[in-house]
Amino acid sequence: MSIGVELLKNFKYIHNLASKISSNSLVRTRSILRKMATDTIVDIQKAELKRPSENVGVDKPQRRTKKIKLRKYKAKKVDATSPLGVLQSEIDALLGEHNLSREQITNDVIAILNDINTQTGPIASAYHREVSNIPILKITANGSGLALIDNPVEKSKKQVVVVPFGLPGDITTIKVFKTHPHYVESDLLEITEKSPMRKDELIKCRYFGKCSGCQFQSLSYEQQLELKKNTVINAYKFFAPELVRLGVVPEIGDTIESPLQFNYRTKLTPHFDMPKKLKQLEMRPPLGFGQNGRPTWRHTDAGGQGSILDIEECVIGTEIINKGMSNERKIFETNYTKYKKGATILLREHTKVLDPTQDVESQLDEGSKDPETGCISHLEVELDKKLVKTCVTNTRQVVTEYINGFTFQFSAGEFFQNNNSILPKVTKYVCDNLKIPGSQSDDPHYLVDAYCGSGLFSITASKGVDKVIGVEVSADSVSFAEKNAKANGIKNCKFIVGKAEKIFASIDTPCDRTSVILDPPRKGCDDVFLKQLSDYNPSRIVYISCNVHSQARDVQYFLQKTENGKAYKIESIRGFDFFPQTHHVESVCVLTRA
Ligand SMILES: C[S@@+](CC[C@H](N)C(=O)[O-])C[C@H]1O[C@@H](n2cnc3c(N)ncnc32)[C@H](O)[C@@H]1O
Repeated sequence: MSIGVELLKNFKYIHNLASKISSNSLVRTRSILRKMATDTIVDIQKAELKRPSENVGVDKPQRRTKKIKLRKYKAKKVDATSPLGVLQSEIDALLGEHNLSREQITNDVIAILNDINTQTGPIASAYHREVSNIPILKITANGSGLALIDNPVEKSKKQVVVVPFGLPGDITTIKVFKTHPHYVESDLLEITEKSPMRKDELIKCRYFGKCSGCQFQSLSYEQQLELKKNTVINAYKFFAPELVRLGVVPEIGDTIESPLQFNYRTKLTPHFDMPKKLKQLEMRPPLGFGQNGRPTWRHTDAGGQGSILDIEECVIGTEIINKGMSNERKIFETNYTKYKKGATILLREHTKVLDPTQDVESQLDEGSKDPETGCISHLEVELDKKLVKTCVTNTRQVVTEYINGFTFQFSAGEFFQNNNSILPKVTKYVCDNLKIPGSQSDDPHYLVDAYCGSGLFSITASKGVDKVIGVEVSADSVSFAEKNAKANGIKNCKFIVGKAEKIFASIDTPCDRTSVILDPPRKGCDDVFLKQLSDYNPSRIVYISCNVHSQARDVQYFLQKTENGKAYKIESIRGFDFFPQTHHVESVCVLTRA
């Protein structure tokens, strides 16, 4: 019989023995036996590691023995600029500050995986425990606290713990509930001493502290902007270290604030899950947003305890979006049995200019209806024109937004920026930074808008330039970009459907007179595009990004790894706060060719 099988038998025997001991007086004996069981499973694992090519239990048996296979930990591949990849960089930075190596914080995940029960077995129970007096040391780009705690099994080691809603300076009680090789996840149970940053009186939402949507409601707005600036600084440290070392990354600018800090989000997507094994829902499931673990620090029952919280109101959603949410929830009360699987409900704000001579109801487009009255819910707004807002729920319906005097239409389900209060500032900033230094007003100037969507930047930057050419992979967005240019009386914009690099086959404008806008999705630009951009060698580049980490990586690649990249200088980098109360930051980096 193999060592593995023998050890595993020992483990089960000792563990069973430990479970049978229930009297209080024997608690210590039980814990000793449990410790023995734990040590045994560690031995099993070591035995397995020493014999990598053999399966435990495959030795020729004298008699039939049950084949026992140890479970192996399979690490998922993560993109370095994804939230999990960024966390690794943040953990390494924390270790550097505390003189710790990765080895000193590595967790024995294989032992947990092979525990008698991965939730309640002795090893899992040793790891997944409550700990008190834990000071939060840092805050991650994802808005969670980071702390160091003792490893419960290997006493010489530490663990890095992620504590959602924890702020640097908080002293906390946490419950560790999941172990990864280099960190553990935890729930914030209690804050025993508050961080000086913490201003819980600012919290407006009763779901805050549980809902995964917001992380920053307990911070002043100035503090939120400061943290976002720090995220931009760290992103360049982690993903453009060579540029930082060479001193070519300028001082990061202050984060530009959003005019609205609540009630700004023009799109929300509440959702619900279908419990496994059910063919039809027997009770209305929670409809709302995901819960971030099972925290109790605010001791609130709001939204329930499921992985999806039942949410009635979202304080960052606009008023009409909240009205739409209320309508759709009432409808869901009666029609949830019709769903065969979980679903997401789209809520998207739509704005229409009213003809003041006609009655409002007759001018309303399709939108979310109040089930009690059967009428389309709407909100009249008086700006320079009389406007009406409705909430669209059909992904294919056309939605309208007005920005800086321009009209934009797009399919409700397609991409469009979600905070229209900040768009006048952003579009002006982009426009101002596209100008070629030293050029006269009558010098020709051309724009390329890569990843142009339905034409937001092409159209808002089109005045005063000779020609704009936009490229976008979504044919639907391109057809709206063309319609939007026409509706705004703009004749100098041309749009093409395709991957961003396709633009280089169509550009006929002189590179010295051309500025390029980049606004890629979270994953950033690919090397093929960046190489071709460098070959084209434009005069200026304004790179807008919702993931500053992939932006920093791309900027370093462009400057250091492409043919003409070295000729560029980073002129400025700063964040824009598209999503107050959350950890998100949009970053704008301006590059100019020397
Ligand atoms: C962040 S959005 C920006 C859209 C637009 N600039 C705006 O602000 O409304 C990114 C856009 O890139 C498009 N996209 C994604 N991958 C692309 C690719 N490889 N080439 C061109 N466009 C792409 C998406 O469809 C999306 O519209």
